[in-house]
Amino acid sequence: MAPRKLAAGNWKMNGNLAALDQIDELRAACPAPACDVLICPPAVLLHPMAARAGDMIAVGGQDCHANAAGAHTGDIAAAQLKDAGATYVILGHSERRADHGETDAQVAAKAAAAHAVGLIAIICVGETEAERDAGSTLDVIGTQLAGSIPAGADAANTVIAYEPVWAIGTGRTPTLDQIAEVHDFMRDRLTGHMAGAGDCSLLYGGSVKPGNAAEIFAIANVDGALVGGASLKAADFAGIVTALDAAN
Ligand SMILES: O=C[C@H](O)COP(=O)(O)O
Repeated sequence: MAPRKLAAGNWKMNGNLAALDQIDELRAACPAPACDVLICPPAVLLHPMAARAGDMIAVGGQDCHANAAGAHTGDIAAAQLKDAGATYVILGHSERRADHGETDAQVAAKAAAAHAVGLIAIICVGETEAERDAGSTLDVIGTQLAGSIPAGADAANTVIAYEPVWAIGTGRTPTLDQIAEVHDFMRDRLTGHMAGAGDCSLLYGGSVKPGNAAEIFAIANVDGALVGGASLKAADFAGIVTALDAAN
């Protein structure tokens, strides 16, 4: 087994029922992608999107609760995501870490809950600009990986996304060497944290566009992307899917 190539779109808190037309456009633009294609819409759109997406496009949640069920107003259980048609869930996105104070331990507990119902957890890590400027990027990533990956994680049930916080939605990206350094480090660090670490998909996220996707996908140990803004337009996301299909 080799790492699966994955183009993952995160719609964040964007979109409505009318926006599901983008799914039809994406299917038309990429009728037979070789890579896996995933869209993670707001939770209210999961079920209708799954019904529209067919077999070519997987759908996923953007968060789940660590508990299986119960009195947690406003939260969503992993089993409910699965029931709505999800096969993946994004966990520990920096926006959730910042907006909701999520810790590495909470991310690990959520990932364990996702695994328990058969969802693939996309666990996000990434440094702030201040941390990069301080030269502590790899320390931060190492700490987040060690704390956010639960026991039982393996290459089949877990994807890791490296998203520098300062590159998200800013149009700024790290240099190709900086991305390579972090991805090589993550591949190395995963050994010991999960079974089959060499086969775990490692995504880069942060201002990925059709224009820079090919050079990012050419980097060793970059197995795909977690895409925010460019996933909202089918034509842009299709360009990224096409670039991933063309990558070695
Ligand atoms: O989850 C996606 C990332 O936060 C990247 O967002 P962006 O592509 O808009 O920079």
